[in-house]
Amino acid sequence: MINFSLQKNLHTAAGEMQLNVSARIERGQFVSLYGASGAGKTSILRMLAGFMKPDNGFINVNNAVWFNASAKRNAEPQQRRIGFVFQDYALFPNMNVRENVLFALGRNESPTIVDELLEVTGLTNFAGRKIQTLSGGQQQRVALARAIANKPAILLLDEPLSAIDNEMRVYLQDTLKAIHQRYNLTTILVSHNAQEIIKLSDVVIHLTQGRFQQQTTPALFFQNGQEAAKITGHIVSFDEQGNAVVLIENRLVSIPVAGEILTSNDRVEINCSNIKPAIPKQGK
Ligand SMILES: Nc1ncnc2c1ncn2[C@@H]1O[C@H](COP(=O)(O)OP(=O)(O)OP(=O)(O)O)[C@@H](O)[C@H]1O
Repeated sequence: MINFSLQKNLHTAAGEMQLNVSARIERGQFVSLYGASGAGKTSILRMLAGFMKPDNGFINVNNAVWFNASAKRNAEPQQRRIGFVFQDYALFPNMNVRENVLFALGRNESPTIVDELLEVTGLTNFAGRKIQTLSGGQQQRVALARAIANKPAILLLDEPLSAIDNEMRVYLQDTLKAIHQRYNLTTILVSHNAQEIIKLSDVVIHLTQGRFQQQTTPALFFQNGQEAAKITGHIVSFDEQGNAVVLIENRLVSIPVAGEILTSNDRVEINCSNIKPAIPKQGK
């Protein structure tokens, strides 16, 4: 179990911001940190990892004290059992895939785990390939395999999939989930993506301005008190009935206009509670 209380004065563009958060995370949980840009999500991960020193507070992980301000205890990052994946994780470009994962292995670990990790992340056929020859999605799979090679007590993921195209993103979400379950990891993911959070996490923590507002299940968080889903588009023209013809992605959709004065080229938001959407299955 992870139990932490962290206080840190952050210097933001808008001035000082006092980050003050506490949480208990059960072993095996998948937790997502959700919040606006600048709310302090990355800072929390960096404090857990030992890359940023809190002003006050404590971090206890499975009976070990990683940080305690009053006891002046501050374990080095390498003493903390963490795996970290960033949006742009720095892999060693001159090493191949297998060597990159092998490099992260603890001294007493058997290299057979590397083959297992390459298999779980779908990289077996890429084992001998140099990093530069891989796509962004494949590189993130290497980063993931590397982050868990050392059997971390916590896997910290800072928007690892945000730079990846949609199809690969869905595939990587499945890989992440499989890895989390297979290695019984405790995972903390920073994400702005509701679909990703709902798919992956047991718990979502909402952070605004350095404070935890809510810790709940994704289903409750994204339903309760949330507005109806909205999609955006641009008005292209108006049809004979006076409906706005709106370009939504690559489709033209005719939508009744309710009173407001709108003209062509206006960017509009379509509130989905006002239309009756059909939801034919598109596949997985
Ligand atoms: N070492 C530091 N000391 C003081 N303030 C810092 C430090 N590092 C970052 N900050 C500030 O803390 C604020 C919060 O940044 P942080 O990266 O944690 O937010 P975030 O929620 O992860 O945002 P984003 O979603 O844009 O990545 C920023 O304004 C940043 O400038």
